[in-house]
Amino acid sequence: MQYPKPFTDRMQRMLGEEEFSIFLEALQQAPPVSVRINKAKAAPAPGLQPVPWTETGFYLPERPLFTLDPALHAGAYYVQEASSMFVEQALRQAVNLSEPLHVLDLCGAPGGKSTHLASLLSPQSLLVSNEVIRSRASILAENIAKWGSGNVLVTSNDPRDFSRLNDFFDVMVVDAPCSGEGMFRKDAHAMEEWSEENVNLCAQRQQRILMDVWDALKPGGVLIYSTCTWNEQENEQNIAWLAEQEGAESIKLQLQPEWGVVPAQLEGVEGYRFYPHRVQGEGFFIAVVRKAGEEQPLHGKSKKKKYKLSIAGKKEQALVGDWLQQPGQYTFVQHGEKISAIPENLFEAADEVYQHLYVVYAGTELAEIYGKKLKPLQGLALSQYLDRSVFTTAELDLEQALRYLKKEDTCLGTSGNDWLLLEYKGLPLGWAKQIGNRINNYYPKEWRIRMELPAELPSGSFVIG
Ligand SMILES: C[S@@+](CC[C@H](N)C(=O)[O-])C[C@H]1O[C@@H](n2cnc3c(N)ncnc32)[C@H](O)[C@@H]1O
Repeated sequence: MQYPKPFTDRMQRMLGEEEFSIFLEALQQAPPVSVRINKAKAAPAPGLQPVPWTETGFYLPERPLFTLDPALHAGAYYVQEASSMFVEQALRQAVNLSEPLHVLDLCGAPGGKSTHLASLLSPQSLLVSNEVIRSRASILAENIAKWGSGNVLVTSNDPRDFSRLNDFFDVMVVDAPCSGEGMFRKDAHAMEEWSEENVNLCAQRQQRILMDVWDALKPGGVLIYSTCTWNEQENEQNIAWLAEQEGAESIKLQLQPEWGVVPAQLEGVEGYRFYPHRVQGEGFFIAVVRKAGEEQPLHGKSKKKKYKLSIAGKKEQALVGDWLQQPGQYTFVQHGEKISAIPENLFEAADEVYQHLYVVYAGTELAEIYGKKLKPLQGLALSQYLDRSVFTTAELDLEQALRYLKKEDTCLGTSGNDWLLLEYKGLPLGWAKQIGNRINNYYPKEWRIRMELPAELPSGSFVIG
């Protein structure tokens, strides 16, 4: 593999002659495959090797055809590169996760960090998961819905729009768009795109992004910055610049020597690098800073009278009222024909977000009103808090599950006139409507599996137990 010379020259300088050759060798190896389990839905298959810095990450011995595992579509796990799971250490070490927090994941799509954050935060916390590119925000919303946490708002805004939410967030994750050197072995395109000029442009864009969102972080709040590149400009130089501009204080993380994570210091700022010859993962950089000033308690109830969110009508509320476990903990809101559940204690904060940002997905989407009836929505099927006892369920075998996920109409040998919650290994996949002995498939069209099924299907899930 021919790497750009300025890149190899710099890596040689950063690593030294001997380590550089081991690094180059590691770049030729196949990347490890790892997943993060959604413990609210499933347990890992026995015997999987854990990713050492997270409680829910595991390596797989080989890369399966993930598309053919219905458990993935059910949100039972997320396929994620292992180094980036280190965000868990940053959060656990720098933030009190048992408190109710307002958290922003600014560069959220496709949702690796956001689904991870959703698993780590308490249900009393609000996660705003943002993605500026609209088409990517839809993919983010899909992955958030599949994860099923219910305390997430997906927004699609430019970083500068967040200045409207002054001092709102306790924690921000900025997983910035970068030159992607750490992805060279996974993605040949990253290398083709690479140039010194692009590194400079990325570094400037990252500074702009950091400045744009900084005012939305509360005094005393924590910002976690990460990239998947190794150069200093996009990493510690940017964080040193932020510390100098804003008086942010660098937070040092405790590392286990066996992790193989390499600390990086610059002008009193601490960062952490991940190299493929030292960790089982791709290239990554992470740093954590705290904004100067006293931590403020969460905003109490505001005196605001005019809400942007509309409460669903009594009739509609009565219909959806028993679909989630502990329905008393939610406020049911209506947006057009759609009814969603927002955790009651997050209503004020969610409304604040609605006042200022473009919200793509909120809480748990429960139902759509059509005429005098309600159609259950995909968000409900995939919710971690769905009360399954309220619905008629049908267990599918692997082929039936995959055909359902391809959005084919099927016949299950059942009859009736009811909504059916279709499951695979007890994991809800989505809705179908039974009309006599016919089944209409209500799986979202945009989410469907597009590949042709092979003649021989794999034997079950290789990831979950
Ligand atoms: C490294 S990726 C994020 C990966 C994501 N955090 C995850 O873990 O799945 C960076 C994201 O930033 C978005 N992005 C691109 N330009 C941006 C900008 N100017 N401001 C904010 N985000 C941007 C990209 O669309 C991309 O989704």
